[in-house]
This record gives sequence, C-alpha cells and structure tokens, in this order.
Amino acid sequence: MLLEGKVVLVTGASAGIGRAVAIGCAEHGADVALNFSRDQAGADGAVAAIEALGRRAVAIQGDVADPQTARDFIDRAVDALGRIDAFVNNAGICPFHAFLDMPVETFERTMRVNLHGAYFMVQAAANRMVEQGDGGSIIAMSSISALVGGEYQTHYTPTKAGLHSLMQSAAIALGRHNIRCNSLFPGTILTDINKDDLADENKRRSMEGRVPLGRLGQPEDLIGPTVFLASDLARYVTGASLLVDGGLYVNLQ
Ligand SMILES: NC(=O)C1=CN([C@@H]2O[C@H](COP(=O)(O)OP(=O)(O)OC[C@H]3O[C@@H](n4cnc5c(N)ncnc54)[C@H](OP(=O)(O)O)[C@@H]3O)[C@@H](O)[C@H]2O)C=CC1
Ligand SMILES: C[C@H](O)[C@@H]1OC(=O)[C@H](O)[C@@H]1O
Repeated sequence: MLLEGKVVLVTGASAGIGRAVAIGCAEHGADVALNFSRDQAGADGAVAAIEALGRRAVAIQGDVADPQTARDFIDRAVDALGRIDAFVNNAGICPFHAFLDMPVETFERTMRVNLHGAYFMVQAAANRMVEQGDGGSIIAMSSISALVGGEYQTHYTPTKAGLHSLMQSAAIALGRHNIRCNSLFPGTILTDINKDDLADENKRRSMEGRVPLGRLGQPEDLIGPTVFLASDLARYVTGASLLVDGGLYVNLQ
C-alpha cells in the first residue's frame, strides 16, 4: 500500500474529483480528512466510504474563501488524525460566464475560492509539516486551463495558472524542509462543475472528439496521479506538473 500509515487532507472533497481522490487515497492505505463547504450529505457519504475500507476519516466544514478556514481545517484534521503527510488543494469553482460582462462578484468569488483560498490552505498545511519536521507532499488540483484558455473561463483560467505558479514558488520555499509541491493538470473531467456546460450535446461530442483516448475523464482518473505524488515513490519530484487529460492538450490536429 503506497500510502500506508499516511494522513492525507483534501479540500473540496464532498463531490467530484476531491471525493474520488479522498476515497482513492484511503484505498491505498491513508487516513483522510475532508474539507467541504455546503454538501454535508456528500461529505458524510465520503467519510462512510472511507470508514468501510477500514481507514479513519473526518469531514470538516469550511468555506476556503475565508482565510480563517485554512488554520481551522489543518488544526482540526491533525487533532483528529494525529498528523499530516499530504495535502491536496482541490476545492474550486468555475461559474462559466462571458468576458465582456463578467460580474465583479463572479470574478472576485472565483479568485477567492480558487486562488486566495489555496494560498492560505497551502501555507497552513506547510507550517504544520514544518513543525512536524519530516517533510510532506502538497498537491494542487490545477488544470489543463493553466496552459490554454476558455472563452467563458476568463476569470477561472488565471486562477489555475496562478495555482501552478504557487506550487513552483512553494517548491523552492519548502524544499529545505523536504516538502514537495506539485500540480496536477486534469483535462475535462465529468463532474458537477461542468454538468450544465456539457449538457449541450454538440459541445460534449466535440470535446470528446478531441481526446486521443476517446473519452472525457472520470473523477477516478485522478486517483493514481494523486497517490503517486503523495507517496514516497515521488520523493524526488517537486515543482512539477502532470497533465491528466487523455492527451487533449497535445491534440492540435
Ligand atoms: N472537472 C473538470 O473538468 C476539472 C476540474 N478541475 C479542478 O478540480 C477541482 C475539483 O473540481 P470538480 O470535482 O470538477 O468540481 P465539483 O463541483 O464536482 O466539486 C467541487 C468540490 O469543491 C467544493 N467546494 C466548492 N467551493 C468550495 C469552497 N468555497 N470551500 C470549500 N469547498 C468548496 C465542493 O463542496 P461543496 O459543494 O460542499 O461546497 C465540492 O466538494 C477544482 O479545483 C477544479 O477547478 C481541473 C480541471 C478540470
Ligand atoms: C470546468 C471545465 O469543464 C473544466 O475545468 C477545467 O479546468 C478544464 O479546463 C475544463 O474546462
């Protein structure tokens, strides 16, 4: 088991990718703390799934856009599970909207959840890992959108580029503590975040058609890459990024 004896913390773990990687880490031996903001039932379901695997789990509510949530989540998770070995910054939103009339509130909320929230969460996780003194792994759920644009994502893609940039700088700041910081770049993964956008059958077919592996992603496709980066197998990997997109990014023509 790659994560036997390790404690993994995941933000935004009541649904979608965060839920899948939280349960996936438990399948690979970890105890897991989950952050969520609204979906208590989803978080409770993920806790039950992890406990059914014989692992410990705790769900802690908090809006990552509030800087206080970061300290609270890390403190309560470590109180419950004893330590922190890996931190997955996953919570994120993507309210699709056109550029020219982007509401200020939509822009600011997206920045606060996806980027400001990540900054304070990563900082709080890193401080606890430094106190523990035996290293750690920080993983950011960035996106293929850190590399390419989207007409209705002008407020979102900069947060994903920013998140990867945060991982690069944090990798330098934390290397002396043996804390590794890496980004995952998922392509289009079928979750609630894009349910409405992909309800347009033409758009969905066109997106599928561009993926060399022939399908859009499932949340479980992120488990292997997350477990690898959290594990000691990745002990010399830091400041890196990994596309998990079925080949979408390289498919120019
Ligand atoms: N799906 C995709 O195609 C891709 C997704 N990503 C990234 O992956 C991450 C997860 O996305 P995905 O699983 O698709 O989305 P989902 O909408 O399925 O899940 C989002 C999760 O984040 C939580 N969340 C949202 N806002 C907050 C908040 N303010 N505080 C705490 N938790 C919050 C939600 O919990 P609750 O409902 O309880 O608030 C939920 O658990 C995001 O960062 C996204 O940008 C990257 C590339 C592609
Ligand atoms: C929400 C989108 O479908 C999804 O989010 C990303 O980060 C990917 O680039 C996709 O556009």
